[in-house]
Amino acid sequence: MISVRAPATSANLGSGFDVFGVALDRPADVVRVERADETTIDVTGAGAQYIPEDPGKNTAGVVARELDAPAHIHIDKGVRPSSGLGSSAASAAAATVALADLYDRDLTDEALVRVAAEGEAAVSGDAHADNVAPAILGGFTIVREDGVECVDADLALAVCLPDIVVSTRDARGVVPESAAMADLVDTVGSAATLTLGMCRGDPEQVGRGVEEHLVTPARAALVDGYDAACDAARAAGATGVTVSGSGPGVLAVCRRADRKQVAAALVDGFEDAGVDATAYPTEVGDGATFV
Ligand SMILES: Nc1ncnc2c1ncn2[C@@H]1O[C@H](COP(=O)(O)OP(=O)(O)O)[C@@H](O)[C@H]1O
Ligand SMILES: N[C@@H](CCOP(=O)(O)O)C(=O)O
Repeated sequence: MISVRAPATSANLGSGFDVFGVALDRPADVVRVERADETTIDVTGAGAQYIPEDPGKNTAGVVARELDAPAHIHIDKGVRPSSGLGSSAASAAAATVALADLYDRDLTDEALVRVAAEGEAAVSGDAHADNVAPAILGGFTIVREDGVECVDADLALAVCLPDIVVSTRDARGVVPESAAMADLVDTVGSAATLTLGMCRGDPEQVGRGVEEHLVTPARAALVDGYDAACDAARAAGATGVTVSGSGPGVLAVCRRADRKQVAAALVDGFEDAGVDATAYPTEVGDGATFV
């Protein structure tokens, strides 16, 4: 029997839609696999009642099919589904690493990421790899058609989960189909600044680099209280705030000393707008690990 823990992740980071992602220090899914003649799945933990146990509809089951690695798969969910924290990706990533090991498949990091992304495609409609890459590799990741880059970044964060449900599939439907050149120039500038900041461990640069005016405003419109939460977080010291993944989660970049007050301010901002929320301080963390 093999057990693997894979963390929650925050994708996009504003300026890197479908490209950037970070592994979060917590929470995480734990996936346990045992060889079987055919794949079966059971799920416990956060939001388990909303997660299909049909292997064709569960990201971990799709991964088992892609790897031709039938197994009994137990998923203990730490990452709440439809939160914008890569819940479906955490299971896909952990299942990929666990099943590759169980069946002695010698896959490169990049191949592991591609397999896990097929699991994501089954639920979001697109094989976007910006959650599964950091869930497997850890740190800050950059995903492109031709490969995956990973930086072992040191960065403090605060994450807030408003009591709203937004599915990734629905949130992909509001992304604009085209963009003006001025907006593209602005986004490239932010993405470059963010990447430098990740390499330097500089929260000011990363905070400036999450600013983006193409995808984020469309996503933010699905999250009641988003503007109030951002204003409160910035007033408490956040260097940048954006939608986490497809939302409704919100990610704030901050200096280490400010993490707790920024998390509290995000909750206060949502509550002032009449939306219940929870938040916690965290940081960029590791990828999938055997447990
Ligand atoms: N193993 C899994 N873990 C979480 N969600 C899953 C899993 N397999 C399938 N799903 C489905 O994926 C959807 C959640 O994924 P998504 O909307 O991308 O949320 P998140 O942003 O948390 O990843 C839900 O409809 C859920 O039922
Ligand atoms: N790039 C994707 C990321 C979705 O992240 P999730 O955590 O909401 O699943 C997108 O923005 O659609």
